[in-house]
Amino acid sequence: MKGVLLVNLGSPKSTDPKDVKNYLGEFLMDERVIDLPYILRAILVKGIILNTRPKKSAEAYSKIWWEEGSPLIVLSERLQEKIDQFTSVPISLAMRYGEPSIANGLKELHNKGVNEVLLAPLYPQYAMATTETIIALAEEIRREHYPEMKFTVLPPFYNHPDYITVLARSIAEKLDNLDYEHLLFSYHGVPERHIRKSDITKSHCKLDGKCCQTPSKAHQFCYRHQCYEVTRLVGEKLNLKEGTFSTTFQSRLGFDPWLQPYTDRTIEKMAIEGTKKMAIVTPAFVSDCLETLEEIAMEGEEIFEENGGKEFTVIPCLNDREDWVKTLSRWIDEWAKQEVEAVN
Ligand SMILES: C=CC1=C(C)c2cc3[nH]c(cc4nc(cc5[nH]c(cc1n2)c(C)c5CCC(=O)O)C(CCC(=O)O)=C4C)c(C)c3C=C
Ligand SMILES: [Fe+2]
Ligand SMILES: [Fe+2]
Repeated sequence: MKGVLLVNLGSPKSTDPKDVKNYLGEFLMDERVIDLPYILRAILVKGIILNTRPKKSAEAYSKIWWEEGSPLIVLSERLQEKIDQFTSVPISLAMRYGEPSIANGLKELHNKGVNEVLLAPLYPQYAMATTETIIALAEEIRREHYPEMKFTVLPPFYNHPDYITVLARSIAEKLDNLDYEHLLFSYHGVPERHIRKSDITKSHCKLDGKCCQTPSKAHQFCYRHQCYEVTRLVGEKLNLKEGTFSTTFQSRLGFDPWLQPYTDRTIEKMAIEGTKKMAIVTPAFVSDCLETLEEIAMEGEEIFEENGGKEFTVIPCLNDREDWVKTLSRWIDEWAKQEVEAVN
């Protein structure tokens, strides 16, 4: 029997700094997130980051937390419940870090008699720190506990016409009656090193502004290329005029170079240079979360207004909007009707 495991990133249990510390500990000790040798990672994470960051992060989480819990988890649960109404196969939800865990999600499906799982990372673009780490952990659990289980992985859907249609529609709904000057596509950043590590050709990604526009096998795993493609495809779909939209990367951590241009510096620069009305969309996330509700909608707006900007419009993530629920449900049903194509 077939079943689906939707997987998102995860959140702390609560906004208590202790819970935030536990969550950040699990997240940042992942070798695909902070990709240093174990000893160096432990010194950096346990010796430095976990002594300072949890308090600051807990304050940020407190600003966006809902009565029902973490927005990312609540929105993912709503998505799961709605998809469940449209599809015929069992649907479980898991988080890569924290609860509900991938181990529990697979157990839940196994207990329902599922032996063919569509593993669906809820990320439009491939990244070592997102898609890859979900597959690695799920595979580890499968090998240990359910060796008879078959996995199929939902590929990154950054350029799927159905996804682009829904994303473009969600943007148009906000912008159609809005007099804005610039639309910023802000994606979660990753260290530049992650892009080079994921380059299967070992020579394509030069991060020089041209490689991501030059066709290459490397793009199957290139987060940067896939982000720029989302911007390009949505721009085409909405007929956006050149110069009225651009791509940036947010949420950097530490001192290594991350993907540029940085969102915060771009917002500041554009406001200083005279942009008064800016809209911003965050297509690395399908669910609103700390990075959209606090970093963009609160901090981003503050930077914009402090530097002369007047109107800052944040476009919500796809969350549980109906056309997105129906799109995911259709992809699931199409897979459920196919003969199994196992990845293991
Ligand atoms: C080295 C650190 C990090 C990498 C690499 C990274 C990649 C990455 N993350 C997301 C999505 C999300 N990240 C979120 C929060 C978050 N991310 C990092 C660090 C890295 N992320 C930290 C330390 C945090 C925690 C908050 C903080 O202290 O700032 C979230 C929000 C979670 C929530 O509970 O709301 C999401 C979602 C992607 C897509 C990505 C690579 C492409
Ligand atoms: Fe992150
Ligand atoms: Fe590239």
